Amino acid sequence: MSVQTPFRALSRRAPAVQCLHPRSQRWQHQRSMVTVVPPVTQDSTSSKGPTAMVFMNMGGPSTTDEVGNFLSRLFADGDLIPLGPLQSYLGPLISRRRTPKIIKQYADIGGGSPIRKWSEYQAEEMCKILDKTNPETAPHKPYVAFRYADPLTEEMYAKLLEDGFGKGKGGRAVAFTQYPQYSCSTTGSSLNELWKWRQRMESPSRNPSLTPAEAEGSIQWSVIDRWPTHPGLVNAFAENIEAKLQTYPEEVRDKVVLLYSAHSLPMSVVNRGDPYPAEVAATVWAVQQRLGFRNPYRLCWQSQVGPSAWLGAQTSDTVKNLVQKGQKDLVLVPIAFTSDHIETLFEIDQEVIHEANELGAEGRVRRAESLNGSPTFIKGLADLASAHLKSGELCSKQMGLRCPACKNEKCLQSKKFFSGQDKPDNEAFIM
Ligand SMILES: C=CC1=C(C)c2cc3[nH]c(cc4nc(cc5[nH]c(cc1n2)c(C)c5CCC(=O)O)C(CCC(=O)O)=C4C)c(C)c3C=C
Ligand code: FES
Ligand SMILES: [Fe+2]
Repeated sequence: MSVQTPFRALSRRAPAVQCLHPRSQRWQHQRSMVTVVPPVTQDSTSSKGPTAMVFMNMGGPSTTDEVGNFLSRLFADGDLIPLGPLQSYLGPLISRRRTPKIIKQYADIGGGSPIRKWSEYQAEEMCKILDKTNPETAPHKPYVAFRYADPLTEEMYAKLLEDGFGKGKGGRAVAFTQYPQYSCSTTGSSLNELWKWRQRMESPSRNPSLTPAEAEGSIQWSVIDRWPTHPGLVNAFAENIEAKLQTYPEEVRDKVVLLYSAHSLPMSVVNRGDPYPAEVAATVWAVQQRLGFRNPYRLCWQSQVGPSAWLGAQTSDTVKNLVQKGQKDLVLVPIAFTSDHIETLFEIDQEVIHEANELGAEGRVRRAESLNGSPTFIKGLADLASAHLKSGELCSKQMGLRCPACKNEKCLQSKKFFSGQDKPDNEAFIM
């Protein structure tokens, strides 16, 4: 069997038909993910490290000065906001118009997004745990790659090469999405970007300055592409919800309505077949199960942008409606993001809850803490990454399927690459 894959350390790859993983750890079962490779046999006497653990996320402006660049990159991303052939003209126009309003929002939450601080902290703490649980791939080195803010994907990639990965030396890197639920507009966009920079920096056809030895020893990538029902995630959410419920008098505690709130998607993306709504619902169900379904709950959607149709019901409408009907005890739970950001600190805390109080909610509409520095969450990240490293899997089985209405050539190419199916004999696997 050919071992000409870009993942040489993981190269004892089974043919595509033999891709189910034999392990029976619970989270792997729940995820029902593919294993494209059998587990790597670890040599107990020597480490296969270092291993780069790359946290991928959208990022946010750390200061108000960065808002303009953040928005211009965001509106230039056709995977997030497809503006067709007019993208390079309309993108800058819309982002420039939007910048003053968004600067004000970041100023109101303390002058910037805390996402970089939290991402760096979570990645570092996770790597410390992995060094203990997975000595065979140690040391684990934390990296952050943001899509629209520093450190950008290209910056992270350059640092990887500078730190001794690739360039003839190979080395293993795990692209670990920090969006628990997969959307082509979020994780898909980050993977497409990572694939683009991998081609530019490590593909001999795109980078003629590479020597054959350097091209041969490129970085071996694998991907953690979704984890909507991982027990570490579910427990961390449940703990924060329980803590918030404790702030209500005992006699009303079980009557508090839990309003899970996720960033919405345009209906055009939903109808394309994007997996995100189903995966968000899976997280909600798993958290509810863990909480014993003691409280009534709903899933609603926030942060719509622009005039097109978005998935509803909107969080702000739902809160207003319930408060007006007399249901004032509500806990909002941001369920699709793992740290605080403008949507929690501004939209929920300063807009939705403020509006509820104006309607007479008397401070009884509250928000569960974001996961941020939760030790349960960070331990969960480490458990997930540990199992991934030991499994030798390249990505989940879901990566083999594109959205039914996807016409994006980048999705096809990057999915082929990350699933190790970019060789002609395996072409049929990506659909
Ligand atoms: C899981 C989370 C997110 C999904 C899905 C998502 C889809 C999505 N977003 C836009 C447009 C914008 N999003 C903006 C900011 C923003 N988006 C998310 C998360 C998801 N977006 C976050 C966490 C943030 C804030 C970052 C931070 O502060 O840390 C913005 C910029 C702000 C604004 O102008 O309102 C836009 C625009 C689309 C179109 C979309 C789905 C296709
Ligand atoms: S848009 Fe979903 S796979 Fe391309
Ligand atoms: Fe967004």
